[in-house]
Amino acid sequence: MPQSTDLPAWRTLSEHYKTIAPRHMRDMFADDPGRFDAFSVRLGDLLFDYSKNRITRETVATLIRLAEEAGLREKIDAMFNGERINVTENRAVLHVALRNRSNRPILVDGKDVMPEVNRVLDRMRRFSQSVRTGEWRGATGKAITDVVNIGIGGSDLGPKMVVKALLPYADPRLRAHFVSNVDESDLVEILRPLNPETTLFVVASKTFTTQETMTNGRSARAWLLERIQDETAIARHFVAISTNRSKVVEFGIDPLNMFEFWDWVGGRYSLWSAIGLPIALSIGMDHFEELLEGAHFVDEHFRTAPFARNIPVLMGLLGIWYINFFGAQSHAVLPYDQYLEDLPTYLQQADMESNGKTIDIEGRPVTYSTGPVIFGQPGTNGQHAFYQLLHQGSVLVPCDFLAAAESHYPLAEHHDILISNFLAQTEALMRGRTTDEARQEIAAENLPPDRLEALAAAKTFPGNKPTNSFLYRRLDPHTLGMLIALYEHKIFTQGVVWHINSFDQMGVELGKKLAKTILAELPGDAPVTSHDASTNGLICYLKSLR
Ligand SMILES: O=P(O)(O)OC[C@H]1O[C@](O)(CO)[C@@H](O)[C@@H]1O
Repeated sequence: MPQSTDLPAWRTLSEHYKTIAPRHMRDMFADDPGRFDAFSVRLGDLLFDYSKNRITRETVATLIRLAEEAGLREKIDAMFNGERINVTENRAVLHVALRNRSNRPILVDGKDVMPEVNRVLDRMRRFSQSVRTGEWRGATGKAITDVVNIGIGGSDLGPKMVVKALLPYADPRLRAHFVSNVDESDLVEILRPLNPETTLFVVASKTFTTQETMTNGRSARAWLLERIQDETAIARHFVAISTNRSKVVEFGIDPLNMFEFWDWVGGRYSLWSAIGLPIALSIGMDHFEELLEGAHFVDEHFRTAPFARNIPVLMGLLGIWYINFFGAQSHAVLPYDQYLEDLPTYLQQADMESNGKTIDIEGRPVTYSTGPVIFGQPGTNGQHAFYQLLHQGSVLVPCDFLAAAESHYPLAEHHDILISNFLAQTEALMRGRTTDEARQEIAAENLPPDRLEALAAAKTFPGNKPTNSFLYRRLDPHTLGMLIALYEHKIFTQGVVWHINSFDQMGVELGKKLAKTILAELPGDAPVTSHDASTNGLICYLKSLR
């Protein structure tokens, strides 16, 4: 397979870029009254408007050719058909099976995975119902009031983001908490107000070997046993979610209290599996299944819609346009929806752990940029923090804006103010403000000419900054499932065009390994000399402080 840069469409895009780079989106809108209709897609209630991008119809057509030449159609089919597309780990990639509400058989090595998927969903339903109704009792006979999920990365970020996003659907009698950091402050602060008799721990780890999760899990168990001095209490207060049964047993959790998933579920794609148990506990299994349905709806769209109307494909290709032709290195996710506060953090792992790679699928170093730095926070907060750089900084940051038409809790003018800011920001980023317009705005101030010119220059906004807008009716479980799946498939699309394996994460291993060596060196006063001078110096100084 040639490198992506050798594909004919890539070369065409390099030439095409030269004709687009000097053009301003203001003019593109002025020249083409059909721009919004041409560059927006409706999917259910969701509108994806990508007209505020530095593109023409020719750009989109050529980007689609690039996807075709990169074999995206075949790769989508390979994923949905259970082929082992995670080549370094020799695994299928089937988070789509977890939300396959059609129940169409999906085979891995000739075996349909759907019966197993449905069996675990049934177990999640029964368990979450029994906890939510109070039928499940703690060791001293009391109903559960607090669920503490102990996990990290994909075993934390997805459920945490979704639980927060769907708080309006949560049972207020059952509070969900998330402990991830091995820094004891995380666990200590969360446990401080909790009553062990009414607390349920969910230890979530695909591998059940992750240092942070195992350490937190052991400390949580000690906390419980210090207060309820009865080993049998573990069975009423600890459940495990994992692919690794023997490690769960070794940890001391009854396999009857284990919810399993499979090696074909990547950690950062696992919230749809038993890893979503805290979600089901919080919002109930019916709502959890609506989340799955939303994702399945997008899966079908991704699998079947022509690329020109395929939202995740377009999202991915637009990202490639900016990263590989305009030199963008970051991408902002800006939800004008407080419930999506954790979405940017969730997408940091989903995107950066998937596409932060420089070796292609055939083991060759890539000669082009790949995954961007993902960041963001809810509007309007971000406006008062980092938007200055988005508008007038020296780097190009493509942005996604997301908002619901309706609030869960309408309150005076709040929602309209929020939405007006969403719309104003995308308009301002696109239009900018010319120096002439800036001059006119300050003309009344009667400044001396040199001051006026300097101020007008400072108040000039170049504009021409690309944004995608996502508008939906309200953030319900179905819509949230759709949004997450759109981003998952965007990441997939980009990985295919970049010809990298989006489904391993070798880059996290070296640090883990070195930390083990250093951990053994930390006790005692003996000077450490086995590392570079900086690492030795830091270890020795740390020892001197203790
Ligand atoms: O679920 P586990 O096995 O504890 O892994 C947690 C996280 O650690 C990672 O492997 C990275 O260190 C992620 O990919 C994963 O989501």
